[in-house]
Amino acid sequence: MAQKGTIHSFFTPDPKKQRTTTTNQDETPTYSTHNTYPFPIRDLSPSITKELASLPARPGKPINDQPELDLVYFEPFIPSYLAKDLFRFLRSELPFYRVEYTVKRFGVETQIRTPRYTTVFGLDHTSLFDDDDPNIILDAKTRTWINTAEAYPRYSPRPIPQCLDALRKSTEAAAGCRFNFCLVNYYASGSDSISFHSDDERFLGPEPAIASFSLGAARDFLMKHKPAPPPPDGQTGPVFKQLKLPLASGDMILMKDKTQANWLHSIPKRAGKSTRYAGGRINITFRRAMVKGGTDNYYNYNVGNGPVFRWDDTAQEMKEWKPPSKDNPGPTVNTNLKPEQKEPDKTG
Ligand SMILES: O=C(O)CCC(=O)C(=O)O
Ligand SMILES: [Fe+2]
Repeated sequence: MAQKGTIHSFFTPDPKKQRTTTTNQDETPTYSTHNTYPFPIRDLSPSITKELASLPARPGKPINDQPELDLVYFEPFIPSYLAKDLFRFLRSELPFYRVEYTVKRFGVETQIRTPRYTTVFGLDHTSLFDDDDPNIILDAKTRTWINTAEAYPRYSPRPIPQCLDALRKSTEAAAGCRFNFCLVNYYASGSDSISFHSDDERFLGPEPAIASFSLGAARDFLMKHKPAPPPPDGQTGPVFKQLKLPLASGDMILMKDKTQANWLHSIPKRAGKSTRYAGGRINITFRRAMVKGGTDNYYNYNVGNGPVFRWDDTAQEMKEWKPPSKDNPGPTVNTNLKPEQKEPDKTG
């Protein structure tokens, strides 16, 4: 999937740094490409890829001192010099979306604008991308070609690009579980947030494991138990304490076993003047969707049908990204704009 490109190396050397992730300036960057990507997505350099494979930086600590709570907290998983570079790399290189959707509340259709940028890559357990041509999708059991337009009529699945797949592999080894989806949130400031929810959709199967990374600005991660049914007469029910984990760049929380079924989590807004929470934050979650409905759900709520946004380093903010045109030729790298279904070679 990697392809040679023409722009310069992303990382520039900083002589003050003791440890640096800078690679040889002569190293030609490579790109992950796919019919569904709005633009090629740059790969991590071989040296950073190798560093990711050697993580976690510290062993995880269990947090399981409350009923049905099962967390492993890696503080950090990615050391800070590497987390800083990875944050800047992913913010620049990934396509993002600001998804809008409608929900029915008290019988009234309400328009929701997701209060953060999102993006997603992956494919559920029933299907696979063909190793030789990831634009082709195979049935996971029979390894035969499936018609993507029929199997996934609303959104064409996108393979996890190399820059996130390297972290997925390292996370799988540390967590001892498999992931087929990678969701990324970008919180542009303390005004972006995610409200209390649990990732307990049926398409994840029972007791799903979810690995959740923080890069960039610090934010509080709150957890509270779901409302418990009232205890039988005369008995006292368990008392649950709310948790507040001040997540720093490079930290990872693995949520597992009964956690999603019983606990809610959120990243509340931090819109005050405090500089503690200032600046952008990236969250990456790795998950495992078991059925096709999971693929459709993830693309619907994290990609949608709106415009693509890309980080603008001059403006220091996300800007709507437009495909290159005659008037605006765009970058020199080859873009792959039209999502189209390719039929495999019948003889092959
Ligand atoms: O940003 C975070 O740390 C949490 C994100 C999250 O809960 C989600 O995407 O489901
Ligand atoms: Fe979540």
